Amino acid sequence: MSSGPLCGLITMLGMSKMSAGEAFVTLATTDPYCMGATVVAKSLRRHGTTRQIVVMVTPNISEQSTVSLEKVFDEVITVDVMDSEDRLHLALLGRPELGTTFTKIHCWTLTQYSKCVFLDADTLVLCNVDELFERDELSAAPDPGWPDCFNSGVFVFRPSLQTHKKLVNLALQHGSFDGGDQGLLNSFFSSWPVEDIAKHLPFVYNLSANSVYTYLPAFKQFGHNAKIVHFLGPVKPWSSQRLDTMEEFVSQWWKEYHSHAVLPAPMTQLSQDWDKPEQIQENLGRSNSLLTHFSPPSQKLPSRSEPQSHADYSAPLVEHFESSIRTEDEDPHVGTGRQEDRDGTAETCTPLAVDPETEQLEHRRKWELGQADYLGRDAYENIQRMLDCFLD
Ligand SMILES: O=c1ccn([C@@H]2O[C@H](COP(=O)(O)OP(=O)(O)O[C@H]3O[C@H](CO)[C@@H](O)[C@H](O)[C@H]3O)[C@@H](O)[C@H]2O)c(=O)[nH]1
Ligand SMILES: [Mn+2]
Repeated sequence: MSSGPLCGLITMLGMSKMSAGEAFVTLATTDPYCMGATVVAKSLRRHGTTRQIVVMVTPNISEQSTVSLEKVFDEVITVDVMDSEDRLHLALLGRPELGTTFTKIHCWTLTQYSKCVFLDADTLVLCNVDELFERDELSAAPDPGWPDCFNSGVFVFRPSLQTHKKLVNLALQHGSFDGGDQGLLNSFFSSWPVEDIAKHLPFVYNLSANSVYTYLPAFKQFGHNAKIVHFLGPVKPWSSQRLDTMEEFVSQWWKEYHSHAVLPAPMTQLSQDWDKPEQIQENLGRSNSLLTHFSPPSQKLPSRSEPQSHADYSAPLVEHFESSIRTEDEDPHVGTGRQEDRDGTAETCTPLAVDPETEQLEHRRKWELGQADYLGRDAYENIQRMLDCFLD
């Protein structure tokens, strides 16, 4: 993204009023995870981050993925694969594929930055979260499974070769109690649960699907404040199996995946659509409204934006999505599907990337099955409004 003299100059100009030494960092060691990383970058840009956006990749990823990443990231940095090869603990965790997440700890080698926020490639940013840089190492949100451990999908850290070396040594000597980076990092930053409450990020910075299952009333109460969604667990938005929770977020993920990247702040001068602060602000303001459309987890109906086969990720599958999803991408304002009423006050949300007819049929079927969307479309206020219109 920052290649070429013009981009370099623009980036430098922009940096005078930004924090040059801070970056969001993610990781992708396979092509499917590159899809996730792309969404991390695009969603950060959409919400106007002033920080650099960096991805660490391993040498095995395809040329095509590298080219795609270069379009949306400021830096694509190749690192070596680091694998815990801890089959026993990973089997206990039920996630044999997570050994390579040890590669994540290479983020401490990015010493060109003074402070960073790591985001897993399976996260989706819903609003500007630059305030995370006000926190210190190691700040993270509790893990929903064991809240005395932090979840390593979102964390604030300070790059340091010394810390990196200590982490590698700990990994070599003791491994990780869960076979992945999260166990290792929790052993290293072991005072996290008791030491400093400022290092406990609010849960809305790392909202995971299984929390919706386990504590739906809390989600109803606080979910509209969500800032970062984490598709934690073996099923990802880009994989073929269905995610039964957070259907709207999965749609949002696909929408972001297919959208055109929003240019970084200083480069918006080059863009017709994104050059006015109020337009950016308008888009920022739209993000959280999506949550009002969350549907409870009992729904099992097929979603257009997900594959129905049980085959794993494959190129043809992606092609299928690309052709099946309506491309409203040309318009940067469609990101959240919000509609405006007659006096210009935005008041309702519509799910993303779903054509109205299909959506209406699905809605009707769900309603008839007793699966009303009480938090969104079928909320009391909306029904009241419809009745009022009808009676008028
Ligand atoms: O084959 C892989 C697997 C993982 N990753 C990266 O590592 C991250 C973690 O893997 P993920 O599948 O997202 O793990 P989670 O389902 O989120 O599981 C939990 O457990 C992992 C292992 O400890 C931690 O890394 C996670 O942060 C934690 O949320 C991903 O987001 C990617 O950035 C890859 O690049 N390639
Ligand atoms: Mn994750």
